Amino acid sequence: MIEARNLKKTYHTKVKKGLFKREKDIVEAVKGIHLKLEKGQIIGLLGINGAGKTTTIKMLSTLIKATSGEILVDGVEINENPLKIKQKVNMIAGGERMIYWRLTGRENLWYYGQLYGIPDKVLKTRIDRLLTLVGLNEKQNVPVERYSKGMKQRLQIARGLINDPDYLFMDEPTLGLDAPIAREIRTYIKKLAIEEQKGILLTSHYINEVEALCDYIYILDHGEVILEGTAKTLSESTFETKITVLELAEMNSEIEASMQRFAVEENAIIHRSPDAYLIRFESKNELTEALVKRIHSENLPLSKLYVEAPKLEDTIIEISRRVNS
Ligand SMILES: Nc1ncnc2c1ncn2[C@@H]1O[C@H](COP(=O)(O)OP(=O)(O)OP(=O)(O)O)[C@@H](O)[C@H]1O
Repeated sequence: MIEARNLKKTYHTKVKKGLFKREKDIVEAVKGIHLKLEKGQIIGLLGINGAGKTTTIKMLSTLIKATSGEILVDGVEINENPLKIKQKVNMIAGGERMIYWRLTGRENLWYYGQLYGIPDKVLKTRIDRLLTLVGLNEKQNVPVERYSKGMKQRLQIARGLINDPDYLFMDEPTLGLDAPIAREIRTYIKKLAIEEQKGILLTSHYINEVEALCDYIYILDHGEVILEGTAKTLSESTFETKITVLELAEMNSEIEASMQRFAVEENAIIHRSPDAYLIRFESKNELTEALVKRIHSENLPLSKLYVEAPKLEDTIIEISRRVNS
């Protein structure tokens, strides 16, 4: 397990003031984050304002040092044995950085493998396996400049796995990719967690991606975790009302009037949908039980009845609205 405790990062920079003057600037990018990542789990970092996601990922993957706080990798503090930790983690950035265009896919992987000092024989077998895993076997000897965007990103994934890390940090892994390619990359990410038992932490601007992939989500704002949980618990803690959806096989003015009365009795608001057979009731509590009783007593033609979970996107929009107001 990776555990970050009270992690902080302050950048000290100089900013130009006028033509010759430079002033010191201090940015508290991360202000005391706690998080946990287990093997086989995918967790997401979602940011609101100047959130500090990339800075957090860079600290966790040993690219930069934290100003204070602790990072424990399988119980070992990251600064105690940095070389050993580097074998256990790796980072994949979105976009097209960190791969050499003139080299072939195999040559890129060979180069990075050598940087890790992996013995030739082990490296050869590992590269074969990784090229198969990311579906690049047939294109392994083609220069990367002839790869499509999706192929380059799959090569990035293979590169991130070259040291056979237990934990993988992915910063915007589908940035700039078309929807079908992004979906393909998401499939690989899921596969890495489920089949390879990698612990994966990812950041993404695409909320739907985080919702589809992540078992647990941390929401960052100005360098702090302001909320955490699963997509479901985050929405439950954000919205005070529940939406119960009723779909009937037919609708007429009598049924409509009955549903209006029901809403008044239950203190619910009715949201009509363009689909005339579907009614959404917004209320403090779920109304499924009360609706089942009403449907039975009035012998209404029920088609579907369920509680609608808000999309993570709605939850984030609501959280951002509150944070910024
Ligand atoms: N090397 C640096 N020097 C100074 N300030 C930095 C540096 N890197 C990041 N920052 C600042 O730290 C804050 C957090 O940046 P960071 O890149 O970690 O956020 P982020 O959540 O990844 O943002 P984004 O979603 O825009 O990529 C920002 O205010 C940023 O300007």
